[in-house]
Amino acid sequence: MAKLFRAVIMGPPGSGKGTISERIAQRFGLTHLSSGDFVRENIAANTDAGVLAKTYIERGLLVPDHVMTRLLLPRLEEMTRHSWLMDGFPRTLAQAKALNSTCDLDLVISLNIPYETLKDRLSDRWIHPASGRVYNMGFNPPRVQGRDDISGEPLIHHDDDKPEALVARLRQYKDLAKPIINLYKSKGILHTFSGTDTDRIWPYINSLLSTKIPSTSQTDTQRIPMP
Ligand SMILES: Nc1nc2c(ncn2[C@@H]2O[C@H](COP(=O)(O)OP(=O)(O)O)[C@@H](O)[C@H]2O)c(=O)[nH]1
Ligand SMILES: Nc1ncnc2c1ncn2[C@@H]1O[C@H](COP(=O)(O)OP(=O)(O)O)[C@@H](O)[C@H]1O
Repeated sequence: MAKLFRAVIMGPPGSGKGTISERIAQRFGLTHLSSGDFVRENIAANTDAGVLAKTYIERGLLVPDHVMTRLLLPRLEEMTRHSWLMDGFPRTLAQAKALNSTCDLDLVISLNIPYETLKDRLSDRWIHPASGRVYNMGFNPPRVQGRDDISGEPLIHHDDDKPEALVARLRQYKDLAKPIINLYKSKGILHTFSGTDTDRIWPYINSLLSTKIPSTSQTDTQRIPMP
């Protein structure tokens, strides 16, 4: 069996992690894992961890490290047959250290996007909660306004995507990400991409990954919202 490829994508809210992860999943056949989707699914399924996580998310807080690691790490350990790309985890140094002791990452992508760009994008971000599909009224609008392309269900706008919440979220991201980025830099696996347009950053990510993993046909792709 080919060696598994394990990668993490980091970046502030609105930096395009979800959008780029989907492209990577399609092009290279990696399984796209999203910590946010996973938490939301646990909330919807009323699991113990989901009930606990909800009390934090409702207050606009991160879910505590021990809850996140207990939720995610066993799931990653089960991924013995698929290469994966993790979006949204680790968010703290403690999570990064826990991940480190579970697996060896091959690559970390860090997105560096100007504040004004983030603010504009998020004020226009619409989400289909059940699938995690994201839309942007300018960049990738849904076919029917306000409706998910596949299910036709209504799209929602997160309160914490509003500009007044964004400044605090960004500050928190910067503080928490710094030591994680330094850790991955020291391991020699960090690759940073800067810019205002996903379409301009994408070719660089694509060519980097092409040197690391063989591309695959679209039929191999999957997005696994973790159970
Ligand atoms: N205008 C514009 N919107 C983008 C671009 N890349 C992503 N988006 C949109 O910006 C929002 C944030 O992207 P997303 O992938 O959800 O970011 P994440 O929070 O890092 O996962 C979404 O509505 C995307 O559709 C871009 O290059 N230009
Ligand atoms: N790695 C993580 N550590 C702590 N909390 C997390 C993590 N991933 C997701 N969460 C929680 O789930 C929520 C939703 O995550 P996500 O979809 O990544 O959205 P966002 O970062 O845009 O809020 C976060 O706001 C946070 O409360």
